[in-house]
Amino acid sequence: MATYSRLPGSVALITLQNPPVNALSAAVRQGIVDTVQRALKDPKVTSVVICGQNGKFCGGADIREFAGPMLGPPLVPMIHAIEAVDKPVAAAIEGVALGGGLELALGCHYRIAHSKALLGLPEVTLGLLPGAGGSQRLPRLIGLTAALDLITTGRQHDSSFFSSLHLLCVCSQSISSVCVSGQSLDSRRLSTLPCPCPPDVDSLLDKTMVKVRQRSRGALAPVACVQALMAAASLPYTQGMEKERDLLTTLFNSGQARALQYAFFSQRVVGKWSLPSGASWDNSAARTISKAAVIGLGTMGRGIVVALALTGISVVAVETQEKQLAEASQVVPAMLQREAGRRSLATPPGVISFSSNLQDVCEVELVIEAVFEDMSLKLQVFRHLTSVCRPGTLLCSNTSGLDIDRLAAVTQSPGLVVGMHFFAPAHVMKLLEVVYGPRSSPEAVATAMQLGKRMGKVSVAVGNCPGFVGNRMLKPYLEQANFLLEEGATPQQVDEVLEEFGFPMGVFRMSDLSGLDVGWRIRKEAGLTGPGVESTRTRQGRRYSPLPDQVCEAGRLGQKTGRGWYQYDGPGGRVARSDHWVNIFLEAYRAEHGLVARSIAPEEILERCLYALINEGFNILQDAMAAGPEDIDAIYVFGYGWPRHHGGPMFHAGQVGLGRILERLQHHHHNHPDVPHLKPSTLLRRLVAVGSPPVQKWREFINKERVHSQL
Ligand SMILES: CCCCCCC[C@H](O)CC(=O)SCCNC(=O)CCNC(=O)[C@H](O)C(C)(C)COP(=O)([O-])OP(=O)([O-])OC[C@H]1O[C@@H](n2cnc3c(N)ncnc32)[C@H](O)[C@@H]1OP(=O)([O-])[O-]
Repeated sequence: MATYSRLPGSVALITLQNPPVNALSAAVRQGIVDTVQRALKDPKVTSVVICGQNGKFCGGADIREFAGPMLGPPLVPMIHAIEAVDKPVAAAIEGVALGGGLELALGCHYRIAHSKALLGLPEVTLGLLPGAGGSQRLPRLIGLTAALDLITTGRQHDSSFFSSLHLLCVCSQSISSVCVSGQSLDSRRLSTLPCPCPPDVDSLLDKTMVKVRQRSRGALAPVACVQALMAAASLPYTQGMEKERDLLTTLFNSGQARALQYAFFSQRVVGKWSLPSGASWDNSAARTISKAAVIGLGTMGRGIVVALALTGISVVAVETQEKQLAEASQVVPAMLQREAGRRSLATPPGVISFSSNLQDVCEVELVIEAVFEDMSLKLQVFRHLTSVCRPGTLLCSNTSGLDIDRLAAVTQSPGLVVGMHFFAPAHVMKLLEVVYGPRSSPEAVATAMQLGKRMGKVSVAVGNCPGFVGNRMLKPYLEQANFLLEEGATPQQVDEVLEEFGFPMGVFRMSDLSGLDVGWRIRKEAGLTGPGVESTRTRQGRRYSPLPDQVCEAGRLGQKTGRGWYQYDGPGGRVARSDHWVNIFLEAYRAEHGLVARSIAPEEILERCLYALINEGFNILQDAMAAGPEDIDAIYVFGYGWPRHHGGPMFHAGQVGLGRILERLQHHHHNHPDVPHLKPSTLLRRLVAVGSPPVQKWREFINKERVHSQL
């Protein structure tokens, strides 16, 4: 709703009320229409101010209403009517003015904002475009070039940025009242202004279109945003609005908008974690950490030090190898400065001290171990830590898949051990898997989740199983990609199909970037390869592809050696080119194993890679290693490059249709009975049996099935 009051004098104050962000629900829109009418009818009122309750102007259209029928007054005519009135209307912006909220402010004749307010048009991140006149009014006010950048990225900025674009005036005190004088409003109606364009407008639009297509392959909304801005640049306002409406309708009806809105809500759902034990924010107190230590200053350790220091935590950075320590003490401060600059922080808030002595961690409240991915080494570090740290220190491991409980078992307080699995580069990547073992205390989980939040991460609580959630699902995906090579595909073919789907990099390009030796080491540790292991295509009772091991044995470890599944311009090269060696190698391999290459359709490549991964997601839900499908989807969107406009693997399964996924898995499993990952999970079968409920209902279904021991 919206409330109406008369300030002393002649100003009417309209306050939007819809906690927590005063989104423009049907009731709020109705409230605005009614209160504006009242202000117009009151002869004592000479000007109107619109503000939001609780220090927040407006978070935009109410996203929760998008799924239902359109009720209440529509936004576009409402904003148009405000712009048309003959009493001056000002938007007084505190907190946020996002999406429809900023569009409402653009319909007002004046805008004044608190210096800390955050503004932007993030619709593109929800699969939409600013559809309440924003794509037409904003460029008329700040020019086409700046509007293109803001609208196609959805980037949010503070009010000083917008004041430099003459979008608003900034004030540093709380906005309680604003006075607007009785000047002519003609020039204040943005819809009547021309759109300032640079001389090379066509080339600007073409370049932006190429850029947005490259940045998010297959995404519809960024392309529609550019098209709407083309209309703003070339058409009168009314025709531009028609174009905006048509484009918005197309986007609204697309599966992509539904996927992106689901991704918005799932990010919020995972923040409200709960464990099978019943532990959650509600009953678990997090400790506030001010001093932490990081053990091991390789790539991951360095990034974690920077991520902690950026939150203002004092960090002891420990590395026992002198050469590595010397290098890190040069590189880490530079990384910190760079990242602080990128985040517009004048000085990095945290203090870092470097040490080669594990004893120096004795005063900290939390330690993150980030040494080499080797269980015996990690056990050694944890034994040492438990003897030197103060009692009560939280001990965390950055392992990407090893058993947290084994690490906990060698400490004096197993309840204080959790996994904090960061993703490289750790100071940039948004995802953090917080791994709870059977003995991890709710307090330890809450503290790790809280720390992740402070670092700006999307933190997801996951159970302790090999590979946790992300890497456990990655295994069948990688496995299928290798089997496809055995059967006749090339690395480029597989990568192209996955990139066409929307992944920034296909599986082989990605493996080359990460380093092929990472998986090789894990497979050696698991006894799957190495000296004495016979080079067959069956290992430990299931189908196995020795292809990636053989590529490593040939000294091809990916980008770092200049060769892997592709060739590069030299060690550290970034541009992947197909390599004749790989084709010869694959032919020889197939001949050795009596395999006849066949032509494989893109649909089969996509299905086998994605459905094997999705099937493992169902197994994870069944095993209660993730609380719900939203957790898995957030992990894949924020940590594994899953295209956000496909929502996440579990959401995608729902969109494809669970029946179809089941049928295709059955088909592929029939053709490959020695590949257990293709055997449809019980949960998937159960969901299909009850009529394939929407993804939002799975959590409830799983909990019920568990109570009745059906899973
Ligand atoms: C035919 C129709 C024509 C339409 C015309 C198009 C109009 C327009 O162009 C489209 C839009 O405006 S699209 C919209 C464009 N706007 C955006 O994209 C802004 C999206 N919002 C944000 O970016 C962030 O929430 C804020 C920065 C506002 C606050 O961040 P923070 O302080 O970290 O807090 P937090 O944890 O993030 O959220 C707190 C709670 O608020 C909830 N909620 C939030 N916004 C909501 C909304 N608009 N709605 C509903 N709910 C919204 C959120 O779910 C959460 O609920 P929970 O139940 O407690 O979990």
